Amino acid sequence: MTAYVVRGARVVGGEPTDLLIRDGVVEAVGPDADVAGATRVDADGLVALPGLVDLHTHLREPGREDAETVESGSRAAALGGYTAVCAMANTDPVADTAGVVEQVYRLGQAAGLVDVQPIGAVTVGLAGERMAELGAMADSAARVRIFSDDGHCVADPRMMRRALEYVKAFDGVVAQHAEEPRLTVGAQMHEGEWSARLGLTGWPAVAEEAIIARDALLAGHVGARLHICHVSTAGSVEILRWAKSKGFRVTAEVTPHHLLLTDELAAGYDPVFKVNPPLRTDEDVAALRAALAEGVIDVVATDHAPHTTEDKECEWPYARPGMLGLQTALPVVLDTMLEPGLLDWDTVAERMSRRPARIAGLTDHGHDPAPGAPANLTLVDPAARITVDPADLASPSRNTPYAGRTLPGRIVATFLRGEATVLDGKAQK
Ligand SMILES: NC(=O)N[C@@H](CC(=O)O)C(=O)O
Ligand SMILES: [Zn+2]
Ligand SMILES: [Zn+2]
Repeated sequence: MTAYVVRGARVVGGEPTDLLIRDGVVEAVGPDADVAGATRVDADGLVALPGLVDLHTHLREPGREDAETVESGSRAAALGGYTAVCAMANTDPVADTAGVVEQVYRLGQAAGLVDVQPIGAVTVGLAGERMAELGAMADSAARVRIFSDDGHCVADPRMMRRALEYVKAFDGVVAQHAEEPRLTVGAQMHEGEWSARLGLTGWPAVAEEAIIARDALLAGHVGARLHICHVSTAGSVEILRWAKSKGFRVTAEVTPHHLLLTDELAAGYDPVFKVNPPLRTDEDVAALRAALAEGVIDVVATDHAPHTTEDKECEWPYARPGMLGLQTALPVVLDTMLEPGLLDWDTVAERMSRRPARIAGLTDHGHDPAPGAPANLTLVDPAARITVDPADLASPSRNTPYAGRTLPGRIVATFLRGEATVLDGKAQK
C-alpha cells in the first residue's frame, strides 16, 4: 500500500501542515509527518476536508447503464471530492430486495472509487402499496439503514407510519420525497409568475410543505427518524424549524441547484433546468441558504440525477426531471455559501461530510484528518476557478445545468481509506 505525505494542507481551513497517510489511516499530522519512500503531494494553498458524503445520488445501475453505471457515478463522485455516496433505490429493477441492494453494494466495492451505500425502497416497486422487505435489506451484506421511494412520495400516511415504526427497530431512517401527488398532477415547473407566463403546469410549494408537516408529525408520534429529501421552499424551512423545536427526529437536505438556480431559467424552455422538486424563486433560494447556515437544513445532498440525451433533449413536457450534481456540488456550495460568508470551512465540512455520515450511519466517514482517523479525505484548491464543460464530466450523461459557468474550487485529490482515487484532478482508476 502506498504511503503519502501531503505537504502544506490547511486542515479544514486551518494553518498549513503536513499529513502522513499510511495503511488506510492518517498516521500523523504536523512537521514530523514523514516517512521514507512516501509519495509526496504538494498541497500548498489547498484545504483538506473530510471526504464528502452524499446522502442522495442516483446511479442508474441496474437498468439504465446508458445514463450512469455504479462505476461511472463513483468516478464522478471521487472527482467531486466524495468518499461515500448513498445510492437511491429507483433503479430497474427497483432496489426493494436484499438481492438488488447487495448487487449495487458489490458493484460499488468492485469499482473501488467511493463507498456506495445502497438505499432500499420503502414499498415494492416504489408503487406505494406493499411494504418492501426492509428487514431483509437491513440484515443483508449491504446493511441498509436509509429507506426511500425517492422519485415518488410515500403518499399514503398509513404506509408512512408503518415504515417509520419498522425502521425505528434498527435505528433506520425514512427519506421522504415530499410531494403530495394529488397537487402535482401534470406539473412541469414551480407554480408562480413564471409558470403562468410560460404556460407550463405549476408544482405548488404547498405540495411539498403539506407532506413535510404531515410526516414531521408522524415521526414525532412514532419517535422514529425522518429525513426530508431536496427541500426547496421557504415554507418548508419554517415547518422544519418548528419540527426541530418540538424535538422530533427530523433531518433535511438541500441540493446545490436549489441554492443557486431559480424558476425563471425555464423561460428558454431548455429541459436541462427541469428538476423535481422544481427550481423555485429568489426568496426561496435566500431562505434555503439561511437555513443551511443556521442548521435548520442539516446537509447538502446532490440529488445527482443522470439522464441520457434522448430523455433530456426533447420538448420540456416530455423531458425527465433531474440534473447532474456530483462534480459541481462543492464548487456551488463555495460560491453560494462560503464566499458570501454564510458558512466557513468547518461548517462546510459539517454539512457535506460529518453530518451526512452520521445520518447514514457511515462510521468510517465524516472524520477530520487527524492522527488515527480513517484516511477518507479530499484536497480542494479554493483559489482556482473551474468552467463547467459537460463533455469533461465522468458520467455518460450530459445534463449539467452549469455548462459554461465558472465556479470557485477545484478538487485536486481524494483519498479513500488511504488510497488516492483522484490525484492532480484526475481519477486514478
Ligand atoms: N430529482 C429529479 O428530478 N429526478 C430524480 C428523482 C427524484 O429525486 O425525485 C431522478 O431519479 O431522476
Ligand atoms: Zn426526489
Ligand atoms: Zn432523487
